[in-house]
Amino acid sequence: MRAPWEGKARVLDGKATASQIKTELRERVEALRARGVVPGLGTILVGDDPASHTYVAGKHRDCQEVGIESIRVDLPGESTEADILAAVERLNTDDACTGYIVQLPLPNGVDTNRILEAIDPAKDADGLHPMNLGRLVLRVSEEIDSPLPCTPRAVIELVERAGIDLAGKDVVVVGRGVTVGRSIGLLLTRKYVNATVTLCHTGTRDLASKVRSADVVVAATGAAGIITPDMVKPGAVVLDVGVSRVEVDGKARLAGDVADGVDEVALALSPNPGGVGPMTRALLLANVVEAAERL
Ligand SMILES: Nc1nc2c(c(=O)[nH]1)N[C@@H](CN(C=O)c1ccc(C(=O)N[C@@H](CCC(=O)O)C(=O)O)cc1)CN2
Repeated sequence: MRAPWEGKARVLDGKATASQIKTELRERVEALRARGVVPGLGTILVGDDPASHTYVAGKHRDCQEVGIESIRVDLPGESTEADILAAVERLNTDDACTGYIVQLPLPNGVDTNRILEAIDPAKDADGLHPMNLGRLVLRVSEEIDSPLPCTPRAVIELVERAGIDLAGKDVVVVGRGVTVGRSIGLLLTRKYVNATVTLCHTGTRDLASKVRSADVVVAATGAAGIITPDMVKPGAVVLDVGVSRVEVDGKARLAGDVADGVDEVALALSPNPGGVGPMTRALLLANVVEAAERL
């Protein structure tokens, strides 16, 4: 008899799910506008990294799609920490901006934590201000009425909206970056999700056996193809979050952390691109709408 996961993994379609979330948000934005609240997303982009420019342009397009106003602040690559802090202060005090992000990474030499700490926590659309991360640490079972980090939220929404229950599951997270790895465990272990989490990183001994023990794998390292089919338990759910640029036949292309062939072993797999990325963008909009609803 065939096991239920034999054959190709089910695709966790981030584009389709994000589009559904945006439809829901459009209605909430209309309701906000009807009571005189106009949500506005601000972005601060420093320098001319082409990928960052693409991501920021995408955020403004998304805003237009759901009826959120957008405010764009672009600073030259030579900007000092003081210049960036001044832009942060401008958005902190701009009433038209109800939430905003500072696009990462910032240029070398700029203290990213200092910039993130200067953001008004109530306007922190990325959920990366220490006060908002701290609330996530402190509130295990209560409602959290402050912004949550977008990519961890995106992973959970993508899995749950596919009807996959995370309660009681063993989740192995690979990668300890601030935007995903370090915070996703806090969300997954909250009482309403109730998963058990192991956080692995470059210092982890025998990564393969840790990953092989997982019901759910969240791969967020940025090392192309690090998760190979032999490392995945048959029937596991795999979220491919990390992105890197690789060269294939002399052409640059995006690659995820998950190697070819994992779709032959996993029960469900998020593609990359087309999985967690579009969901992250949709959950950023959700953070903006929720912040405006709290006004
Ligand atoms: N302030 C922040 N900076 C950065 C974040 C973040 O969440 N907040 N995350 C990344 C970049 N990022 C959003 O800013 C982001 C990257 C990629 C995608 C996405 O949808 N990717 C597509 C593929 C895109 C392509 O083809 O080029 C996909 O996965 O399908 C969304 C958001 C670092 N900085």
